[in-house]
Amino acid sequence: MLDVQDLQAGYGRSRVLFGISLLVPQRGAVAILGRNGVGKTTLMRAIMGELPAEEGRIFLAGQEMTRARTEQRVKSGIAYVPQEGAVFARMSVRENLMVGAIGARRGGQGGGRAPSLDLAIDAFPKLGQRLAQPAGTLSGGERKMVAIGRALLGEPKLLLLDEPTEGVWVGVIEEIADRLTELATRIGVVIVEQHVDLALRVAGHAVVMDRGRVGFEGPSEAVRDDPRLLRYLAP
Ligand SMILES: Nc1ncnc2c1ncn2[C@@H]1O[C@H](COP(=O)(O)OP(=O)(O)OP(=O)(O)O)[C@@H](O)[C@H]1O
Repeated sequence: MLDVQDLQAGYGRSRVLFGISLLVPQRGAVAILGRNGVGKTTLMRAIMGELPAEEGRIFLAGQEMTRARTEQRVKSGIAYVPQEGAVFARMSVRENLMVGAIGARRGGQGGGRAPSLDLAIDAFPKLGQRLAQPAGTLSGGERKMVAIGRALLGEPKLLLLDEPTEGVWVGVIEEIADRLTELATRIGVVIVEQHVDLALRVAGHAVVMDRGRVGFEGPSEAVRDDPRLLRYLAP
């Protein structure tokens, strides 16, 4: 689904990614691990086209996207839920989800028809009971559900999630993890996570980043048992 080849990117003259290669299948999740500041968010932003690729190439479903604008990447089926998982605090949950619906219609995944909010509510039934509630009054976990649910309205083929469980109460983390595991049976998922155990449980494959490079990677079970994991995650 996604094929990132030797990607280099950064901010102005400061290079952050020094040649990242990453393969994400049509179905299945890949975890991106690594300590703070190694470039995980930068990688997500470069895949989305929010930052230009200085070197390397990005393919989505066989189509080259290296120089494509962000909207074009979204149209091709990528959705991105950034770390902040931003919701519009004064707008209701329904209105927040509708923003995704409008974006999806523009993006064209649904062939011009308005997508149903059910796509979000089926994934997170709790949202169905909160549709009229201002998003600013939701818990951290519910906000993440809104942000992920909104992305699902575009019927993405590939979902990029930056720390989907950050600031989420432990009881809700399991619920989000279960949804992501289920989603990954249908689409490609990239999950940046600080909760290593959870990420390795949701994802079949893991990439451990180290200062803008791939430190090591492999099937999640192998990565979990590899002594290098601790070294690459230690502060
Ligand atoms: N907008 C920006 N302008 C300049 N430098 C930036 C910018 N955003 C991030 N950086 C720098 O790029 C490097 C990688 O940051 P990035 O956020 O990608 O790391 P990360 O692995 O996602 O970290 P975290 O786990 O803390 O979110 C850091 O040194 C950071 O200071």
